[in-house]
Amino acid sequence: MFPRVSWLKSYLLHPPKRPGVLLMGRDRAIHFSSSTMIPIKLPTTQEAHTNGVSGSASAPADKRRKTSHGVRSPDPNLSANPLRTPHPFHRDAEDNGIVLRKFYPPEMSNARARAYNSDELPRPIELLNSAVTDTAAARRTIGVKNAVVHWFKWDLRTSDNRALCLASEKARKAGVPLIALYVLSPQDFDAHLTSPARVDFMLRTLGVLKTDLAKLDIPLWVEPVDKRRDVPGRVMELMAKWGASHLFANVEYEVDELRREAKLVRECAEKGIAVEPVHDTCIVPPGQLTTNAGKQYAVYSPWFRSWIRHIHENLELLELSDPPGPNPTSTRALFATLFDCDIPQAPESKSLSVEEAKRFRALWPAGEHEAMKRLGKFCEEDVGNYGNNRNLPSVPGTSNLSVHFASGTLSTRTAVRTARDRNKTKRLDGGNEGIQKWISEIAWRDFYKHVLVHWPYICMNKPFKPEYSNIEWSYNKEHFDAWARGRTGFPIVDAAMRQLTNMGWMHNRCRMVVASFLSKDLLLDWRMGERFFMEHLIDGDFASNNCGWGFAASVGVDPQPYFRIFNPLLQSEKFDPDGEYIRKWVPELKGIEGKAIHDPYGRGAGDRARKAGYPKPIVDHKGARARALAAYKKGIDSGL
Ligand SMILES: Cc1cc2nc3c(=O)[nH]c(=O)nc-3n(C[C@H](O)[C@H](O)[C@H](O)COP(=O)(O)OP(=O)(O)OC[C@H]3O[C@@H](n4cnc5c(N)ncnc54)[C@H](O)[C@@H]3O)c2cc1C
Repeated sequence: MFPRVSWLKSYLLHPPKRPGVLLMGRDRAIHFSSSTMIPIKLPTTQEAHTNGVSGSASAPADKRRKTSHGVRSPDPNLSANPLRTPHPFHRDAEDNGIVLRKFYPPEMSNARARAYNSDELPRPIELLNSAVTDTAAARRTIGVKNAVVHWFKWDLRTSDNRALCLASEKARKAGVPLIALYVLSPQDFDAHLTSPARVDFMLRTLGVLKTDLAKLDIPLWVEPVDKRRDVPGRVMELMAKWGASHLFANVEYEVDELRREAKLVRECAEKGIAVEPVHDTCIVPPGQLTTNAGKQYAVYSPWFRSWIRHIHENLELLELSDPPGPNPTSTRALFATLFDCDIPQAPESKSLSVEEAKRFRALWPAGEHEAMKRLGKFCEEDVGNYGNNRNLPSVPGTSNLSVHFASGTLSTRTAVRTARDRNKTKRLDGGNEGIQKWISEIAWRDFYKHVLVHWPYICMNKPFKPEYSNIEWSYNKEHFDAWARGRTGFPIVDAAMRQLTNMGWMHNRCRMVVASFLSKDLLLDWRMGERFFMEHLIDGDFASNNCGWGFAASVGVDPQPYFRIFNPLLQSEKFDPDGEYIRKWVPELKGIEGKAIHDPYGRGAGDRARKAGYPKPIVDHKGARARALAAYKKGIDSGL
């Protein structure tokens, strides 16, 4: 019933291995070596803004930046300290809704991004690791009081949930109740661009979770907190109110979340509350895989070989943790009000229309039981053919499980274990090819989270390769709207975009095609596409989405080289040869037969397409390709 301890070592956070800089609060930093800590002063966010904005946001600079595409020049008035200065083109990102200034500072300079790579700036994971290390002794002395709390985030399941399992064990050993908490912050949804479909899926899942936990006499308390900065304080208040001494939570690897957790660990320790962050969402926790030279991998293939090897050598990584045990029956009397908690409605900015709600509920039934059903069916019927079918958007050949991984209604451990156990070998890289391929796709998810942790500036609107910030993107609104509405005149692109807005999901092949089209054929800032995806995907996951865009736009980790530009027509002919996918999502083209479906205006079906209201192509691929090659080269060579 309760966890075998073998996986614990890997999943509880470890202290940082190397010297670096530890940021304290907003403006103080501590350099730490193995033995010393010397406080130094770093700029406050305000100072950084002032330095950058006073130099760059003056009228002449703005005028210069607003010049037409291709003649923009960096602002010469910027502060001399490159770590404090925003990127010269930071205004483009703000004016086009990429950097949300309500929540975040201006786009940083390339020098600042590189300072993370050279260990001059601390990575957020290091802040959390240090907080855990520094408070370890204090936390050990904290005895269990009236209750133990598990804080649910995007880990909305009871089975194989590392932190929940540990929380349950802690409570059981002490004979006190386990309380489940979910904090709903509308500002967090806004700051993270969480789509309404995803919020709806999460709320429906909370309903399932509440019912399941209630059967174990475990209350699920959902606490709405308007402002995101108030979340840690409110969590501490609730802990105090419930007389709870221990707070367990699975680690989220985005920058804000790591920093928030680090702060919470320290502040709680001072108040006699032990916060226990646990690795859960990756099969191999970030930071555990390094090259022979001790570096993080920046290329998938060697990383994947290392991932496989590491799991084979540490099979406990695939051990599933047990669901929580029941609470003492007295819990219902002790915490009666907590059992009466209603699942709230979605905040207004994230609510769905009645029609949308109906559609998404039918398409994506919520909760972990549905996830297990879908996993079982996929492994039973489809995984064997996955290698052949996975690239064909008209064939339901993929698992459709991303929504469950993103919401945490299914753990990737469970998925990999289930697939492996259907194979004739226990090796992850042997036996059935479909199973091997599927496991290798799930591994991409881990890979991208490892990348996020080590290169945290990708979470701050910078590309993995900072020099790609210098490409002079277009911000052509008509082009962006045509792309978003599925009206580009490129049938495969339009079909895919309409699938996204209809289902909240898009086939992986098509995600690559539309991302390449936006960033290369239209030369639009790839971050506008990244944002649109997050705002519409039901499976929106920061690392997978950002790195997927980075791959297709050639600005990310292990990307498609920038000079390899997808030809949408060839992609269409290769992956939707009979045009079935196009006909499904672009009904105006239903009546167009044969190969003309891929390019009606270029293949003699222009009259029919026009009559049916289908637009002409908004760009010429050949010309657009040449323009993209030139712009990428110029940006990379600019030396900013
Ligand atoms: C531009 C772009 C944006 C993307 N945005 C997201 C996103 O926000 N959330 C998301 O979960 N995936 C994203 N992906 C990855 C991938 O497209 C989806 O995971 C996949 O289409 C989900 O369908 P499925 O569950 O049927 O996948 P399957 O083919 O059944 O694969 C199984 C699982 O493996 C993982 N996986 C597969 N391919 C990838 C990949 N390329 N990168 C990372 N993980 C992968 C997913 O968790 C997926 O559920 C993006 C890819 C691109 C190119």
